[in-house]
Amino acid sequence: MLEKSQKLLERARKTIPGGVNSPVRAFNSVGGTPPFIKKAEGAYIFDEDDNRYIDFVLTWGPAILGHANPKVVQAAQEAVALGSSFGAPTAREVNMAEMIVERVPGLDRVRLVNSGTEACMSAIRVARGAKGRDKIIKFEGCYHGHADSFLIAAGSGALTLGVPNSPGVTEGTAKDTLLAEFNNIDSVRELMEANKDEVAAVILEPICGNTGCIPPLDGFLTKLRELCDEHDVALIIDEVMTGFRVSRGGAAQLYDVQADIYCFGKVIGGGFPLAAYGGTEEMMSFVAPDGPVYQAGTLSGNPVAVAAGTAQLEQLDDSVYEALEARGQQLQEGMQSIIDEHDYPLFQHRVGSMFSLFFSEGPIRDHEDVKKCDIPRFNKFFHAMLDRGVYLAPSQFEAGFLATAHTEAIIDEVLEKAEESLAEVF
Ligand SMILES: Cc1ncc(COP(=O)(O)O)c(C=O)c1O
Ligand SMILES: N[C@H](C=O)CCC(=O)O
Repeated sequence: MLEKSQKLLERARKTIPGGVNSPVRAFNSVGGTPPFIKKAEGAYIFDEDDNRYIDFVLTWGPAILGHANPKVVQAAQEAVALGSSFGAPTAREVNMAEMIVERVPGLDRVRLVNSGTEACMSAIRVARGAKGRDKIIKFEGCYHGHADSFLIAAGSGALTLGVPNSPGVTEGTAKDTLLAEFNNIDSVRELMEANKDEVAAVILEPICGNTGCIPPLDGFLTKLRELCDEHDVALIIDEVMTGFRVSRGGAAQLYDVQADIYCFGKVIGGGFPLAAYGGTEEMMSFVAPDGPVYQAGTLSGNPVAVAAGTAQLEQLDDSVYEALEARGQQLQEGMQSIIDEHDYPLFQHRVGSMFSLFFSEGPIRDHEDVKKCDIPRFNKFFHAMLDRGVYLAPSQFEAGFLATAHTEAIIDEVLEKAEESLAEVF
């Protein structure tokens, strides 16, 4: 029953485009009414009609410990009582910068911003300023937020809604974004050779998460690093989704590759609007006020967001990643048994606590493979799970996330519901 959500949606549509403040929330692809959420706790979210859902969206990744983690809540409450923003430097920001730099390989300095979009937008500006070149290479299906340069063959909601190249992005901007194929190193080499001395940066999601979860093929990231060095191009690893999620030092640590510039978001904010970009001493020396590349923000390094994010990061020790891996394995192996037993044409990818179930026999190596999935059947499965109280990302082109709050018993329950739902849709 979604009576209150339905009424809210009707009201919302009158004053908010599509009734939502980010397109992926609208359920346009899967259809139906999005539950309007009134509270969340641990692995659960609760809607206005008091339905409870086991949540695998986790506010699109940030809630790695589950919702309303007590230490995160306490830190935010204590911080806000001291003032919600100062527009001046704080000790908390210094602590957070030190925590981030200590964890991520090859990261010397970091600048806090408010969203992943801002982080990625700033990262390419720094790379362009540092290299004195205009072009960037991005991968089809990767999403780096909604800055103009990235809305070219973009993933996430842009792909789900069928507008990967958004109107409103000028031709002048679009021509400087070159497109490569994820997991195809030759496609990058060809672009670099055809645009010699013109490419400032390659930006990618090290594990694609915005066209479903797709890991890099063996050696892909290492070869990309080598190619960037060969052509004096900055490698920007967008860890907004993967950072502090797939390992303590993110995907860079997991795959043993170093970026010139990193982008972070989601997990570092503990559910608050906080993100960051950072890189080597050399790259970050270009950032104002040390250098000429301008980037600023009234609320950057907001004390409440930083307090919450710090409280979350402080809890992310090795035991957390071990627990997440154990839950991930349980989910993946359980699903695979169901798939094998019924011979369903389904394919899974998982890296730690990021996962996707593709309605395809696979293999899935890039977003062209995902586009061939049986989307209508995915949509039915999504609703079958929602009806049973399991909240998955409302698109085949999005990854799922696990939190430490997903217990063994919860995963067992989800597997039972998945088996019933699959029987309903096949
Ligand atoms: C990999 C990646 N980069 C950048 C972004 C943009 O972040 P935000 O939505 O905080 O602007 C997202 C998510 O939206 C993302 O998943
Ligand atoms: N896939 C996006 C981020 O990772 C979803 C978040 C959004 O755009 O609202």
